[in-house]
Amino acid sequence: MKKGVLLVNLGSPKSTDPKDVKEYLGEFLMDERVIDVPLWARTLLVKGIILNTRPKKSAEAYSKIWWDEGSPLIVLSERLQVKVSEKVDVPVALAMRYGTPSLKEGLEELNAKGVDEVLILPLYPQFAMATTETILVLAEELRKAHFPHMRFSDIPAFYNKPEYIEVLSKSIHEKIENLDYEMLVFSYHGVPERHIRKSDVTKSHCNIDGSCCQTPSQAHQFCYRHQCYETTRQVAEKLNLKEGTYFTSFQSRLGFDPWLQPYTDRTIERFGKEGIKKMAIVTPAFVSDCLETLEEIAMEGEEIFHEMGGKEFTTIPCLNDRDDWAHVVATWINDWALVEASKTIA
Ligand SMILES: C=CC1=C(C)c2cc3[nH]c(cc4nc(cc5[nH]c(cc1n2)c(C)c5CCC(=O)O)C(CCC(=O)O)=C4C)c(C)c3C=C
Ligand SMILES: [Fe+2]
Ligand SMILES: [Fe+2]
Repeated sequence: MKKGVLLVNLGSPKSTDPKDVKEYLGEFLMDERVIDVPLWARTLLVKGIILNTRPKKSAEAYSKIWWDEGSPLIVLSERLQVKVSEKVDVPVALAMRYGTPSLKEGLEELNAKGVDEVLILPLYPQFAMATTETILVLAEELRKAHFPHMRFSDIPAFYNKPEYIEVLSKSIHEKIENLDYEMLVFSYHGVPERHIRKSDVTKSHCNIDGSCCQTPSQAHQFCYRHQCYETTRQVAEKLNLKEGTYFTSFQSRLGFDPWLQPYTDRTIERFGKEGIKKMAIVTPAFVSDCLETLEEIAMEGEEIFHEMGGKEFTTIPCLNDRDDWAHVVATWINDWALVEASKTIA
């Protein structure tokens, strides 16, 4: 069998034209693992309400962060793919869950190179139904329909892998000289609380009550909230951060259901009001900088902080195509290729 790798990220609109943003949001939000309500309700909500109002607002936000080469998320993912490819001996393709290059195109690219054993690597440190799970489910559907000869395996959420924690910690340390700040906020993308309960394999552990995520459980293999807090805890340990100088919050909520709290915008506001002057913010749910980090945090977040009297607001870049991060991803791929090769020999 010939091995190959598919890196998968979320995706972006083709351009900042509201029509392209509408097409992208339509595909994204009609995913039953993103807006997880019955089809009729999702159709009503997405096509009847959200797509009539949001694309214009989102297109304006995208225009503020768009690069000459295109969407930052896609350009940065491509740069990572190039660097990783240089460090491994197997073909590495890149795909997006929504928009292009699609998952099907990514698999076709590998197929054309004779690959029939694929490692799927979702570029999300923490597991979520709306990210990792939807990628793996769609990949399996595509395999059955178009690539039945292929065999898939995947790299699970790497929120607590020492080498990931090491690089993330280093990226923070490099950006904040001498770790000189008053409050470091770890801001993760939010999900509706309902998603956490749905992913609970024990069906009884996740009460989202403040203590469940600290109580060992099988549920944590798929608990986004636990995994976010664990990433924060491990980075804080690595950097020797003092209790009370760092905080975890959740950003980018949509709609009226309860999402994971505390919310990042209110957190920034609160710390500003409480007299924090030097704040830093890191966004570990994103491997590549994107709308949610470059606009929502670096622009909107900073504005909120200054309005509340804050002075210095430092946004820590995502891992993007850092050499040490590309090295870590390449190591995971090489380790996988080695194990699979030894299985073949055995
Ligand atoms: C409505 C539900 C949404 C869920 C659940 C959700 C989960 C989720 N998303 C990311 C990562 C990204 N989301 C991005 C943009 C974005 N997300 C939603 C909605 C949900 N996300 C919307 C409507 C949008 C579009 C922008 C907007 O209109 O505000 C992005 C940025 C993409 C880009 O092109 O830059 C990322 C990345 C994670 C990790 C996650 C669950 C853990
Ligand atoms: Fe999102
Ligand atoms: Fe939990």
